[in-house]
Amino acid sequence: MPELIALHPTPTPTPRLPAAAGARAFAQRIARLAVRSLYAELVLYPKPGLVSLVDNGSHADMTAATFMRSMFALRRYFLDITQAGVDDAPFHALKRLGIDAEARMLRATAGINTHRGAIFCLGMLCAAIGRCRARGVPLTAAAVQAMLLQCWGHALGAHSIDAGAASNGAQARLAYAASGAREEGARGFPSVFAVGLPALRRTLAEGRGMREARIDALFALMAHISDTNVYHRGGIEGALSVRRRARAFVACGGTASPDWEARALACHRAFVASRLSPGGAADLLGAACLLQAVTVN
Ligand SMILES: CC(C)(COP(=O)(O)OP(=O)(O)OC[C@H]1O[C@@H](n2cnc3c(N)ncnc32)[C@H](O[C@H]2O[C@H](COP(=O)(O)OP(=O)(O)OP(=O)(O)O)[C@@H](O)[C@H]2O)[C@@H]1O)[C@@H](O)C(=O)NCCC(=O)NCCS
Ligand SMILES: Nc1ncnc2[nH]cnc12
Repeated sequence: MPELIALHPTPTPTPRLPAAAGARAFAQRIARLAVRSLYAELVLYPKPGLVSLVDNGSHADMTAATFMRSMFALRRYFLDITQAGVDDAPFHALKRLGIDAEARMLRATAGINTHRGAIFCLGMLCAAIGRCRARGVPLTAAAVQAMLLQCWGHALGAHSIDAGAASNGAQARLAYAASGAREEGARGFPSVFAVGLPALRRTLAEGRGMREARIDALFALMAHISDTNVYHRGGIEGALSVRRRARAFVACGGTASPDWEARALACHRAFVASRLSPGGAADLLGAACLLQAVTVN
């Protein structure tokens, strides 16, 4: 997969596509950008408790290779769900694609959940981006979010109160009143649009690089979201500790601080010692990277 070679790819924004590019070529391009965004998240380091090319963070059962296999298995899904958005598919059709993608991910990883949150979040964003394209709406972040809520907001609301399987997320919601991925979706992924993406753009606007921008976005997300993966592994104490440490990193200026790398590394070591893993924030970072690559503002 040659487009996955660059460590910190900065894909061309879609508005620069030739006007004659058809919907299929558009969907293929969005699918490539979705996989690249997941790759950008994977290779980012240091990410507290998370798997990267450097180490496996707090995880005993997954490595970077597990994530790579998962990404390869999801290429077709991102193409299909973008196309489904172009075709104005109803939510039940998107849900079918999501369920099939989860099954492919689990086959590719021998049963390990690498990207369930990403399948949901980036998948819905791909559909909304496809819908914008079909309606000739310029690809701004605000337009993508508005399209998502306009087309599938009602169904996403119903999905958020659907009990679903006895997942780790469902248990965290019951035990700690944690909100998690379903509520994020029902509200149009506000953490991606109002926290992750603005943090990415702010750091870039301040003249720092893509790596720094992604680190700042990840910490901003960790400081803000209700990550059911963190609740599942660390309970209320773990969730408070993740939020406290992330807020401290942000309050010190994030990557504007000269010693940010040492701070991020100390946080990584502390999370590994407590087995904490902010997997939900990692997925939302992937989503913010996709929007950064696709949207004009
Ligand atoms: C709506 C679904 C995402 C299902 O959600 P639910 O909460 O019911 O179920 P979970 O299986 O827990 O999946 C939620 C995943 O979402 C990520 N996440 C957590 N918090 C948030 C948040 N605040 N915002 C967004 N995303 C969030 C998180 O993904 C990461 O965690 C993974 C590891 O989790 P886990 O399996 O618990 O693994 P371990 O810690 O290793 O636990 P053990 O193995 O030790 O027990 C990590 O890889 C990240 O991906 C949660 O996993 C959605 O799945 C759904 O509805 N599916 C059906 C298909 C569908 O309808 N799709 C809609 C159209 S696309
Ligand atoms: N890099 C990562 N490590 C652990 N869990 C994750 N979920 C999504 N990305 C992840």
